[in-house]
Amino acid sequence: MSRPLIGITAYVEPAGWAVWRDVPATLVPQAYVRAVTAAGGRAVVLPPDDLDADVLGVLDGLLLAGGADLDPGRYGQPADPRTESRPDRDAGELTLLTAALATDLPVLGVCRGMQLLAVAYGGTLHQHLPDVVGHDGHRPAPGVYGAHPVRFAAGSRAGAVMAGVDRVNSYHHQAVADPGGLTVTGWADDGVVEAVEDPARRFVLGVQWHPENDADPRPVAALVRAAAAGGA
Ligand SMILES: NCCCC(=O)O
Repeated sequence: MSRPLIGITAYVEPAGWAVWRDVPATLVPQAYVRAVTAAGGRAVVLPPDDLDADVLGVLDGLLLAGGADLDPGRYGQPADPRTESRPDRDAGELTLLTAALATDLPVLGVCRGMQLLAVAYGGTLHQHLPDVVGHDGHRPAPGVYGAHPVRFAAGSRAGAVMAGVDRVNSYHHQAVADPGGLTVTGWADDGVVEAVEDPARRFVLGVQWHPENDADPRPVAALVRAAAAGGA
């Protein structure tokens, strides 16, 4: 196969370049693109306002990128005032993900992407994690990453992908509460869900940390391998 095409979900944000300021732009952090490219894939940016099942026909894999909170209405809860949702992404991404699961396309969810996976599988989220764990170590301050120990279930996909790794970065204030139909296969030392997967599918993996920011972004490389091999 030639380089597998990996669709990366994007968001619209005001951007600045040259003399221009606050111009709405479709944005994917370059770290995702770099991680896909370094693993031998070809990155395809997926604008949030133009997502439907048709685009999946040209893709070999789907990377659900991080970002803002999901609308809690998506998992049947009223919004906590500290929830920072951006519903403009939710509808299209859920449509795309549902179609990807129906065709067994390899999927990796990162941070928000993992939370989206859990909600798509019927799960729920903790809307403000410090209320649950009693500390803010998973997002110490705006723009400041934390890090913490992690462990993975023996025999799991996450465990195989992350073999030998016992610490991950962290930047989130929400987390998976109920994984729905997914299996939890990774935990932080305080019990926060760090990885979920669907063992019944070719490759469905969600990670709460940001592998795209690591020197060795193994989950992204695993997605590209699965996409290249038709899911192996
Ligand atoms: N909820 C969106 C992903 C990041 C966070 O939990 O803060």
